[in-house]
Amino acid sequence: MTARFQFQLAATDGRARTGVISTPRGEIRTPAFMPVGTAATVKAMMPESVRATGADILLGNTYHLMLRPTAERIAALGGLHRFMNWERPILTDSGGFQVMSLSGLRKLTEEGVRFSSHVDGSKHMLTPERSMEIQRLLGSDIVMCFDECPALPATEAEVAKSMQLSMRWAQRSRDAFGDRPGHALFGIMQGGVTRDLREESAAKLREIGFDGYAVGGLAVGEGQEAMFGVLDYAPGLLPEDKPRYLMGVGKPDDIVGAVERGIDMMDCVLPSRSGRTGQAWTRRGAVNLKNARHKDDPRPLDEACTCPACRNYSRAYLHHVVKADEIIGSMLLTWHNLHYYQDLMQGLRDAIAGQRLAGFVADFHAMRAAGDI
Ligand SMILES: CO[C@@H]1O[C@H](CNc2nc3cc4c(=O)[nH]c(N)nc4cc3[nH]2)[C@H]2OC(C)(C)O[C@@H]12
Ligand SMILES: [Zn+2]
Repeated sequence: MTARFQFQLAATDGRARTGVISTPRGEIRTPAFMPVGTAATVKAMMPESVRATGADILLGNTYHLMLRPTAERIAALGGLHRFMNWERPILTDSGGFQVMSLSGLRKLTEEGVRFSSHVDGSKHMLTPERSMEIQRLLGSDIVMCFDECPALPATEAEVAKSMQLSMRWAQRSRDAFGDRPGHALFGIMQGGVTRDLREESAAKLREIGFDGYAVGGLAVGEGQEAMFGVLDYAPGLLPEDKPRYLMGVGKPDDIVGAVERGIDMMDCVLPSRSGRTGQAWTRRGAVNLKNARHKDDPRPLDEACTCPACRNYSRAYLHHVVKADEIIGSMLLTWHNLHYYQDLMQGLRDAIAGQRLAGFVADFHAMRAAGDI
């Protein structure tokens, strides 16, 4: 077990890469998908079940945990890993994005963001320094810089101003993080969909120097075409020997396209959130278990899937428990969706290692076009 954080590239295929991130709490196989465990739980899943789906790392959120139960309480109880019974790596987002997307009344200044809690309306302040302190109290293995993700629509001038603030906050995050062997600090590239702003942001982050680099400011409603347009050049602006993390992505076809373009890590609420609404993601496309067509269907959701939902239950049963809003419906569909996402990542890793990514991607799209799901 290494006491350090290091990224070892194993193979490439075109711009895609596969490798391993070694951390004191275990290894992360890349390309990696991180299930989202916002409030110290991956909703509807026991931690051992999350591990059984194939996840090496999960995501936590500074914003939610600082409000409830507070970072100080989690630290006093032994840190986030002990608190939620997940001893493998955890990456925590830094809070700024969630403030902008979730909190009420907020005031943005050079210092940071003042906001009121969406939980109880209490007043809070997040700064780069406070975000670093919270993520240290949580004990997360991969810490994200405190940044600002501009809401769309935004003019290029607004995106530039926001990106430059985020770069000043990146320096403050780096300074406040200090020297923490075995823990990593990731910078976050901003710049919207404007190439020269993305280039300015990447240059600044490389000058400061980080253990990994995220592409932020995407998956905020710009659409897949615009997102891929940025990913056609943005990952290449980042150091080749460090992990590249695309935040908040995404649907299965977003993930495949991002890996083809050189992304190593992703996270998204989609598989877990949609599992709770009766939506299953399969290799043949999306299946809505609320649809009456499943009422008498004795077949499994996907006969090729080895997850508990597909091994032990029929579509008719899944339809029944989803329609009846039974808790097991969320459990089984969340498990299946996370299992499918991890199967997709394993397929991508194997294809890159075998120099056959183009064929894998062609089969991926052909399966979804075939219909009959
Ligand atoms: C499909 O899920 C919806 O889309 C959002 C995911 N998209 C996303 N883009 C992100 C960008 C950043 C960023 O620039 N910086 C930091 N620090 N974190 C970020 C986190 C991000 N997540 C989810 O967020 C909501 C809840 C709005 O809907 C979900
Ligand atoms: Zn399954």
